[in-house]
Amino acid sequence: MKTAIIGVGAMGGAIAEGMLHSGKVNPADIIAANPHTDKLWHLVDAGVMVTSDNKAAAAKADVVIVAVKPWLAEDVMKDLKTVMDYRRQVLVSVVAGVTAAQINGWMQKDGALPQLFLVIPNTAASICESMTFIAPCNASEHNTELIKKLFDNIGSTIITDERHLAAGMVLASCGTAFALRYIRASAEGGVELGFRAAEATRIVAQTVKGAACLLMDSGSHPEEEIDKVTTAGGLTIKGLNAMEQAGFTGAVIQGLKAAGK
Ligand SMILES: NC(=O)C1=CN([C@@H]2O[C@H](COP(=O)(O)OP(=O)(O)OC[C@H]3O[C@@H](n4cnc5c(N)ncnc54)[C@H](O)[C@@H]3O)[C@@H](O)[C@H]2O)C=CC1
Ligand SMILES: O=C(O)[C@@H]1CCC=N1
Repeated sequence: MKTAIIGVGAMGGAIAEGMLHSGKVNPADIIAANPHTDKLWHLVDAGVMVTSDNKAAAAKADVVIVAVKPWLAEDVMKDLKTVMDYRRQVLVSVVAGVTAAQINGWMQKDGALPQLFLVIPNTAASICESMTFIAPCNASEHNTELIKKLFDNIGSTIITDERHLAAGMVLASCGTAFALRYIRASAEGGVELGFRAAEATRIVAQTVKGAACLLMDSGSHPEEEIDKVTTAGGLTIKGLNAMEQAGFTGAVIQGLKAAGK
C-alpha cells in the first residue's frame, strides 16, 4: 500500500519519520510531496520518494494524506481532485479545523465523493508515540481498518466522529505543547534549585515520562498515584497546595478551553 504525504512540514514530516521509525512501513511505499524538497534529503537517504509535484505523488498512492496549512487546503485538494480515482484511493486530511462538508464541497466530482478520513495526530508521531484521532467520513469499514492500521504504526489511535476531533486535538496535539511548557517551567524551577539547565530538563522529562507510564501501565487514577507520593505533612503536599493557590488546575483548564474555541 503506497502512501503520499502532501505537505511535509512539522506534522507531515513527523508522520513520514514515524512510518520510517516504526520499521513496519516500507520506505519505498512513502511518497513525500513538498514545494521545497531541499530539507527532505534525509527522507531520500532513507529510501522515500520525494517530489515537488503534488499530483504526481497522489497519482501513485493508495492513501493520500494532506498535511498543509488550513489556508492552503482548498487549492491543494482541488488540484489533487483532478488526478484522484475515488474507486481505488482514500483521502486523509490532517488539516485542523477544516470540516468534512468543506472537503466534500471541494472534492465532489461527477456526483462522487472521496472516501475521506479526518485525522488529527500529534508531532510525537515522529517517534511512534502519537495520540491520533481518526474520524471516517463516507468510508467503508475495510478502509477504516486500513487507515487505523496505518496510523497504529505511529502511536495510539482512537476512531471517533468529527464532533470530537476538536477536543481531541486540543488535548493531544496542542496538548503536546502544553505538556512541554510544564516541563520547561519545571526545569526553570530546577535551575533555581541548583541544577544546570540541560540536567534539569532531562530530570523533568524522565519524571514526566515515568508519571505517564505509571498511569498507562496500571490504569490507575492520577490521584491514586499522587497519594503514594504525598507524605502526610511532607514536601509534596506543600508544593501541590502552593501550585493550586497559584491557579495550576484552573490555568490548565482555561488554556484548553481557549485553544478549543
Ligand atoms: N503541527 C501539529 O502539531 C499539528 C498540525 N496539524 C495540521 O497539520 C497541517 C500542517 O501543519 P504543520 O505541519 O504544523 O505546518 P508546516 O508549515 O510545518 O508544514 C506545512 C508544509 O506544507 C508545505 N506546503 C506549502 N504549500 C504547499 C503546497 N502547495 N503543496 C504541498 N505542500 C505545501 C510547506 O512547505 C510545509 O513544509 C495544518 O493544517 C495543521 O492544522 C494537525 C495536528 C497537529
Ligand atoms: O496550533 C495549531 O493550530 C495546530 C493544530 C494542532 C496543533 N497545531
